[in-house]
Amino acid sequence: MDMTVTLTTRELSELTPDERAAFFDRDAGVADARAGARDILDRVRNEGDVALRELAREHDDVEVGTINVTDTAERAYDDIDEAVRTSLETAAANIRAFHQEQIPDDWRHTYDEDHRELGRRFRPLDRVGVYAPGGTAAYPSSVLMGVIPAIVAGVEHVALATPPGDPVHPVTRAAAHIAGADRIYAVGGAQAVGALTYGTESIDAVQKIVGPGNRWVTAAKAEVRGDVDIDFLAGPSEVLVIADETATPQYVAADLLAQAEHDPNASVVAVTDDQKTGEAIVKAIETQVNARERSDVIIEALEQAASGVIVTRSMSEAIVFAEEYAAEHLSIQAADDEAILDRIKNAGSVFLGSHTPVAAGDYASGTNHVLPTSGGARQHGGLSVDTFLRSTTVQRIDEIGLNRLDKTIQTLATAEGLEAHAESIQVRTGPADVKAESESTNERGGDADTDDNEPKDTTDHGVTTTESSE
Ligand SMILES: NC(=O)c1ccc[n+]([C@@H]2O[C@H](COP(=O)([O-])OP(=O)(O)OC[C@H]3O[C@@H](n4cnc5c(N)ncnc54)[C@H](O)[C@@H]3O)[C@@H](O)[C@H]2O)c1
Ligand SMILES: N[C@H](CO)Cc1c[nH]c[nH+]1
Ligand SMILES: [Zn+2]
Repeated sequence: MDMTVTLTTRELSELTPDERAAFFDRDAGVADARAGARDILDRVRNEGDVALRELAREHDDVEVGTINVTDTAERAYDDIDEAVRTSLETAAANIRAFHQEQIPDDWRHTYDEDHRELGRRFRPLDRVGVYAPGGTAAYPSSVLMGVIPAIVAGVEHVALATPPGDPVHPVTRAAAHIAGADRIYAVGGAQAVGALTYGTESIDAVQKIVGPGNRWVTAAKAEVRGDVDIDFLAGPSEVLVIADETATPQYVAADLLAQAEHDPNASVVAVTDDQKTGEAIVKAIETQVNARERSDVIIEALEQAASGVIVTRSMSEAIVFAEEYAAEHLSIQAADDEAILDRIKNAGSVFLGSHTPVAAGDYASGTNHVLPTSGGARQHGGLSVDTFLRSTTVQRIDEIGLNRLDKTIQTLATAEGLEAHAESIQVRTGPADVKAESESTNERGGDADTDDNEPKDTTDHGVTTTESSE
């Protein structure tokens, strides 16, 4: 039976403050899932595998046998449909190529005529956990998006957790084999986040958990933040399309319905400066929605307070709305797309033009689809190679370089009342009456001359121009 969707365009200028807040402060039901997620995390922490099996029974309706299903991945790869295998491999190659360009080089630069050398080096984390969803749909694409950047970064142990299914979906296991995960655990939801954080008999704890999920997975990631590192909150999907009168309403509608089918808590918005385009988008949604297999989920998502077709008085107003919304996916289907992009800072991933559907990035163009939701794009980008690296600074200073910084360091250490810091310099540079001098400098409010039998700080207190070695 066809379901109806009650949708009309809404004028931005006529939204009440509460209606505006529903768009900008959206949380997709995550706050309400926090207490339930906390209970699940406690059970996993206290009871390990026993809790994982009980929770699979309660929330996935599955009797889990072996939790670690790693040794079934290669067989799944061999057995899946050939076209699916080829498509996974094409997508994996594109994702790998895009992420390989993100590997940063270690660097050293010299300063102070080569007397001070500073640098930065990048090393991968040792053990990470990737969550790939698998509740109401299978997500082998999320396996590729989470595992491949970790492998490209050089992470040695990459564990994958995904709902048990009955068994774990074979395409998901095949994707794990292609991407290079070295462990696959049949555990989903908040319990997967708990197991990767605290460890159980079957699951080793990791240093960092990444990946998307529904509101329980997202709530659990928010809860464990103090105990393990996470990427960011990548909850129920979102898209915001900026459309002008040149947009094709059927394309805009199709992009909204695609993201809406992920989750009843998904948020999908079109914002346009053209009333007629807005009305045509609403009509296209109504026409398309009942033809979609997951129309029930789509309709619930369309009815979220953070979803809708919004008409603005100008393109500037539409851009300001999009900035404040900070969507996971921002699609710009307008004549001046690059000019609009220039005015956007807050978006997880941007799709320019009518022939760049969000689904291209979801699967196969090569960019990452694990992206911040609920306004997280105001602070974060999406998953990348950087997510799996730690950076360390390195320095070497020679005797002349230290003498040049001597006065600056000792003066600042003295100003902070940290005498041992000053002494750790002076023990190397020899007594220079720096304290007495700096005190008299402070009193006079000017620079004191230094006793220059060694090259002291003659160069603006050690702040000199860079001589890059690159
Ligand atoms: N932001 C992103 O980057 C991104 C990317 C891909 C997918 N997603 C999102 O991932 C989600 C996938 O959702 P899904 O549900 O299909 O899979 P999922 O794996 O995220 O969630 C399934 C798990 O939820 C748990 N669960 C279900 N009902 C529960 C309840 N009442 N209480 C406690 N736990 C419960 C179960 O343990 C189950 O294993 C969607 O919201 C989709 O939009 C987001
Ligand atoms: N749109 C999702 C990110 O919000 C990613 C995805 C996976 N499969 C299909 N789509
Ligand atoms: Zn999608």
